[in-house]
Amino acid sequence: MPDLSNARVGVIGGSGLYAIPGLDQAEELSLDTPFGRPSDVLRLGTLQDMETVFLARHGRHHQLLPREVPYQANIWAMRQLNVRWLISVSAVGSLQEHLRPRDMVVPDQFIDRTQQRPQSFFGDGCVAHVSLADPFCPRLSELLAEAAASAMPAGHHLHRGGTYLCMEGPAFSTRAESLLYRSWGCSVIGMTNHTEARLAREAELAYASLSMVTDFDCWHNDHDAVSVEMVVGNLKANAVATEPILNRLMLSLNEQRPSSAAHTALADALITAPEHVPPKTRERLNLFTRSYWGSFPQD
Ligand SMILES: CSC[C@H]1O[C@H](OP(=O)(O)O)[C@H](O)[C@@H]1O
Ligand SMILES: Nc1ncnc2[nH]cnc12
Repeated sequence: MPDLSNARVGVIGGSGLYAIPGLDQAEELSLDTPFGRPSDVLRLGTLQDMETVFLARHGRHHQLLPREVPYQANIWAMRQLNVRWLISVSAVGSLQEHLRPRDMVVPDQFIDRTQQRPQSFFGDGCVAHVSLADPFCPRLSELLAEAAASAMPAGHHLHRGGTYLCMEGPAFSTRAESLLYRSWGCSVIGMTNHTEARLAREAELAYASLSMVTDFDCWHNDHDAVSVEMVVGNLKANAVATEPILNRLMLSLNEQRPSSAAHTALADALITAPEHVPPKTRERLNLFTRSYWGSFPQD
């Protein structure tokens, strides 16, 4: 198990969350990575004494489509900054009657319908197959749900568990698709979290999502089909609720620093023997593989 005593928490803010006002003494870091530049600068500061790194997923002015988000660079940068717990704050549509706009969901499963995303950090002569059976870290999700339940303002409701359908976008779903996803038992729909969670697992980061419901997508007879206006209106209310929840979460994370199966996800996932990995690939993956294979090039 890695040493978590100095590990940081990462927060990736999605639609509507472009900064955390209370991030004390935030320092801005402009990083380059072997996988390109992250979505924006990374803001490094403390929340409740917990070292926290914030990144706006779509850029602070929301300039990146879901498929244009540099997911690999974002996750690599987080890991480089010793982030080992990663929280996504995201806007989602509801696929179930009981999940209402302004409710919050901490999902525990995914169905992936994306087509144009990076699948992996691996390839180019290095093969790894991580487990995604439980794509969200159960312990981190539990702490996030506890924080949300105790710190969310009145008028919001929390739902633990549920399946996040990750679609390609950027257009919202057709009604037939929305009804299909409902028939599959999905809870919420968004365009980002699966890609991020899959890469976070390969980077050995524990991942959890605070999914904030902004609309009923387009399946509900009594509600208009989702529009950006609807999403943004509900997001503003939801974004205000985020900071007290994150503050509460940081208190428990700082106290518990929970280990996660995700922190050793590569232990039994790497197939290619290091001596058969091309040097360029080995160097690019060094951040993730060095605890198993030693540093490359050697220090
Ligand atoms: C602005 S509505 C669609 C957009 O919002 C969600 O983004 P994020 O997950 O980053 O909060 C959804 O996934 C879409 O990208
Ligand atoms: N209905 C919806 N579909 C996909 N992504 C969303 N983000 C917020 N609402 C959404």
